[in-house]
Amino acid sequence: MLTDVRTPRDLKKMTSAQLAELSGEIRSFLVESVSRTGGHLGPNLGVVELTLALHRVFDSPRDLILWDTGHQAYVHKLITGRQDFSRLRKRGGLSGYPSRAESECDLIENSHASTALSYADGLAKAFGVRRVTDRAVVAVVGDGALTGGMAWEALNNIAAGNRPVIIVLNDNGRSYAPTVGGLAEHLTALRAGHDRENVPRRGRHPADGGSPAGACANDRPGDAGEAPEPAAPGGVFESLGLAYIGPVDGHDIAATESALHAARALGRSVVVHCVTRKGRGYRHAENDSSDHFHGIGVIDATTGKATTTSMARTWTSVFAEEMVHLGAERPDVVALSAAMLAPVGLDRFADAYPDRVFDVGIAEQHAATCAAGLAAGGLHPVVAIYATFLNRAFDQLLMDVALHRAGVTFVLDRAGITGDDGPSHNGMWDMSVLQVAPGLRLAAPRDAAQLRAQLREAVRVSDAPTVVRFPKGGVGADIPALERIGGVDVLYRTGPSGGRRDVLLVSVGAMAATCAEVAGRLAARGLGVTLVDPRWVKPVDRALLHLAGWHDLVVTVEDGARAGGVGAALAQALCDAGVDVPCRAFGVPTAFLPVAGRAELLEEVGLSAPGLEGEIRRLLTRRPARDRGGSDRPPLSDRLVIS
Ligand SMILES: Cc1ncc(C[n+]2csc(CCOP(=O)(O)OP(=O)(O)O)c2C)c(N)n1
Ligand SMILES: CC(=O)[C@@H](O)[C@H](O)COP(=O)(O)O
Ligand SMILES: [Mg+2]
Repeated sequence: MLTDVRTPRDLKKMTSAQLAELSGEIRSFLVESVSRTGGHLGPNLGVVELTLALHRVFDSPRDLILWDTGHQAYVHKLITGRQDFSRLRKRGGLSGYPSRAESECDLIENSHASTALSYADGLAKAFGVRRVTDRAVVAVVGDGALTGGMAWEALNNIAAGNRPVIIVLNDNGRSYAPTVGGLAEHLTALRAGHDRENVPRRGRHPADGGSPAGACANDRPGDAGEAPEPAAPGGVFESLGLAYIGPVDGHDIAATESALHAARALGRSVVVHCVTRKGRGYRHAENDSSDHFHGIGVIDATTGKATTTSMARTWTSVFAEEMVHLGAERPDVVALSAAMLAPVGLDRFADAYPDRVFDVGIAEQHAATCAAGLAAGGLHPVVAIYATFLNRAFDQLLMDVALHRAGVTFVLDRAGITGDDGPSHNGMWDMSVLQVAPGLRLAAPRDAAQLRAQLREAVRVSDAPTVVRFPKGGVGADIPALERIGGVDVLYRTGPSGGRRDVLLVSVGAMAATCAEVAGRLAARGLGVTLVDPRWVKPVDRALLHLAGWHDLVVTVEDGARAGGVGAALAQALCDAGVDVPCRAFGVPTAFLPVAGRAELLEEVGLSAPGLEGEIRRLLTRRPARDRGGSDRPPLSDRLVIS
């Protein structure tokens, strides 16, 4: 049946029996395909019936169906003409998120959560201004995404707007883990309100085997606390002025369709509260206690087990381990996560110090300013988030942390190119945007030993924000230093000692392994190379300025935006110091990168060893003739002040 579905219109003539059969086929397809490619299996298994109901009631693309975060749009793709999932999240294959290039049924490509309601408010307003009255605006938002502040900014406006927005709340009680906070409790009460007779003792969300009438998603199993008072029907949503329909069993197509038809007929903004189960229909996902297979790698579909159990250390695991040690030594160190405790490696710290870890929900802005509060309260907070998600908390970092000289440490995992999660997931902007934060210190460790060391150095700073950033995935062998000059580690040098050398190769963070290979290649061609790792890339270390004066060319290599990045800051510092040496920064271009693997993209943007070697040799052939034997030390202004 699935292959016969070419467009959503093909759904409209199906009987309920056919729809049930189609749901089963889709689930089998998702399990078989996503277990081969990896991807967001759990979230998509949870929206099979909901998606079919949406596309039977509304006419996409005429009616707009928006997916918040977008990781749960696989079923939407299957029924809008995209059924080749063989290269999901790979170059040339389907993106793991909606993509306008793939279909006119897609709109939001940004995988950052909590944005769909703002898009919907804007679209509704636009239809109002243009007097468009025959196109529905529908936004699907998860309970997790609803913990994001932007969602409430949008709700505030939608409630006051005069054009209807249909908000489909996909409430599976989880982000990765059970969704936290007052909202999760409120949604439980709303679910409980659905069935007043047997409001359950504080049990678990249906996703975790609790009763369907609704139980507290984030209770520990067996917690026999007081049953939540059922909320007034509609709860906070009706209090805001929105209509409320539900809670509805989001796995019952007929019931969901009926709720959606009612919502459409209302002619005003409404929340349709659908209760679903992440991982529904695949027992390994449903029974998975950590995240219900939120995002998986390649697994054996029969056993649900990963097919490759790589024992290699990951950057995240090194951070996780060091945090536990720090927690023992520093009782003032606390940790914050934005609904990603395990993915960022704070789960072990949470197990060891449950009272010193705070999951704030998908709320990075709140995390940053809450951390400023924690610092003002005498603690040293470590905010662990993915680098790309720091973008939305930049003002809080700048004004609530840096302006107040608060000792907050931001640990940015997935920094640099991540690749398969698409353009909005690359952690490529942090080292550029953070350059303008006065007093902020930015570390980019090159290996596990430096991650441990620099994390410790960071949490020792109590009067300024510190940032430690590292990429996704495995971390290689430690790269020892020959010596340390100032704060700069010299990793490799060849060519005449005491005299000028051809190139100072400044490696930023995890690019050290690549740069070591480049240095070796250049040396093999008889070029004089000094390879250094500045460790703390902001502020610029004065030792770099001294070293630069002894080389014909300064090259910086960073897995981050080239524009305004570390290389740009170094070039500016050299210029300010009157050190006249040609500079070249290699980094990620100012572009949204296509979906592809990290290694593929690094090569494509010129950050692979062969590419770098070729470019550096080309630059050296263009250098002006110099007095190569002179021992003239470069003038170095002693007026140099580095912010
Ligand atoms: C701003 C932001 N922070 C964190 C994430 C990482 N993330 C992706 S999906 C997800 C959980 C989303 O939960 P929910 O909205 O309930 O959707 P579900 O997966 O349950 O369908 C998170 C935290 C993100 N995409 N955007
Ligand atoms: C949708 C989202 O933001 C996350 O689930 C992301 O896909 C996780 O990426 P990692 O696989 O790098 O943890
Ligand atoms: Mg959820």
